[in-house]
Amino acid sequence: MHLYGTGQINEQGNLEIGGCDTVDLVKEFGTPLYVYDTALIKERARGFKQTFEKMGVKAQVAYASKAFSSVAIYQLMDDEGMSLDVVSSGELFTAIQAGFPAERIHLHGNNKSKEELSMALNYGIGCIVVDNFFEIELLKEVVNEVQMPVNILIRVTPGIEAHTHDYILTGQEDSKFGFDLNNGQADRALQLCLEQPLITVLGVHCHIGSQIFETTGFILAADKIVGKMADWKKSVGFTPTVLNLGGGFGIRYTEEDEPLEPYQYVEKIVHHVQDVAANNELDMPEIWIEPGRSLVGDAGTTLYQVGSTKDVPDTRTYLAVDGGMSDNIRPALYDAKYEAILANKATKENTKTYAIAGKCCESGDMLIWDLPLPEASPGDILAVFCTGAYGYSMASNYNRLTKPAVVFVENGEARLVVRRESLEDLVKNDLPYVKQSV
Ligand SMILES: Cc1ncc(COP(=O)(O)O)c(C=O)c1O
Ligand SMILES: N[C@@H](CCCC[NH3+])C(=O)O
Repeated sequence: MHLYGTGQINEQGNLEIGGCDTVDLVKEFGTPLYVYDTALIKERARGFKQTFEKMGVKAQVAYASKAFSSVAIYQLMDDEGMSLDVVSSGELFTAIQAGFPAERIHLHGNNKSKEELSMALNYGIGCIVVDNFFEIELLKEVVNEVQMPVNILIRVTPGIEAHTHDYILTGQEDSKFGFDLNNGQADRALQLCLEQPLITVLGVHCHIGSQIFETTGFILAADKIVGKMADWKKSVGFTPTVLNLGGGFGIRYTEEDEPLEPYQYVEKIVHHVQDVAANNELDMPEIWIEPGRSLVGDAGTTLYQVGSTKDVPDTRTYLAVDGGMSDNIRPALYDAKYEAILANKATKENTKTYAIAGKCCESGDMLIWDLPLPEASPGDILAVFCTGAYGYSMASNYNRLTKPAVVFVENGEARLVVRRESLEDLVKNDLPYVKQSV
């Protein structure tokens, strides 16, 4: 059994996270329940941030909040001195409601609306990551209408796509994001932005993929972008001062995953950029990164209650829980793998293998196909580990299931940070059918 962060098995044989017995958490908050180990989130945030500080490199570590967006997580990240990556007016609004300083927020998106751009400007956002030519036109209109300056990064596709362990040089053809670095698009984008007096180009952004366990891809991307920066210095006399290498730092979901520690990713990337910048006679740029999953992923555990079982003789035993693809779409969407235990029988020997099913009306609503567990009974608590990233944020109301509650646990205290949706919440935006008169 692999436990994460403050996770441990207590004297009652129950799983404890942040000093809170998960059996008690279920009694207090119900199931399904997302439980976040905030000490682990802070450790990760500090791992990234302090490494830059120790290395004396100017940096911003922006939490990619698509991984888990809520008022409380934004406040925690603010407290840790993080910056924030948002991709929609919804994430931006949540951040502002949370009191997150607008100057440390970066707005992403491949199809930002004019309203989203105006909203960002009006809030005084720190930076907009410009993605395409249509957006440059919209942004020009908006800055001229409101007569406000804006800082931007130009998002490029450096032609490197990271597929978990291997790196494939793809050229640009297959990405909906950013300007191609190799076919003149990025140069044209830079030119258009430099012509605008209210637009300040801070630098260049790229994001090569997610759940990456090595630094090779980041290093290849940095090489290409720093090379381009050197070209721009010569050709247009402009040197960007920010290099944003995106997110994608991997975490351990199962024993097959072997991620690096935050400091290892940062040290390797920084040393390499220092070398290539020096080789290209450029000043060291500020390094920005955008970790999402690696800040919150393994800090999150979902607690479910076990319900029905079904035996398919000589094949498998299905064990159903009171959630499923509505609170964790990743197994159905990506065939993602998870580990889990019975939180109230954590010291019992595993004698069975169960297929963990959700309660949605889909045969594909399976959370884990082959899970070794002790003999399970209705009312047992299943704890699925590593659900902190892209769990709650991708949750849906499929089959009109209500979205679970979220609690933060630390030092024996549990704090509710997102209320469980109620049945009333489900119908609050519905309007009645009114028969049309003929
Ligand atoms: C632009 C950008 N930045 C950061 C991230 C965060 O990625 P991860 O959660 O893998 O760290 C993503 C998502 O993949 C992204 O698209
Ligand atoms: N949602 C994905 C990753 C996409 C990251 C956003 N660009 C996941 O659950 O792994």
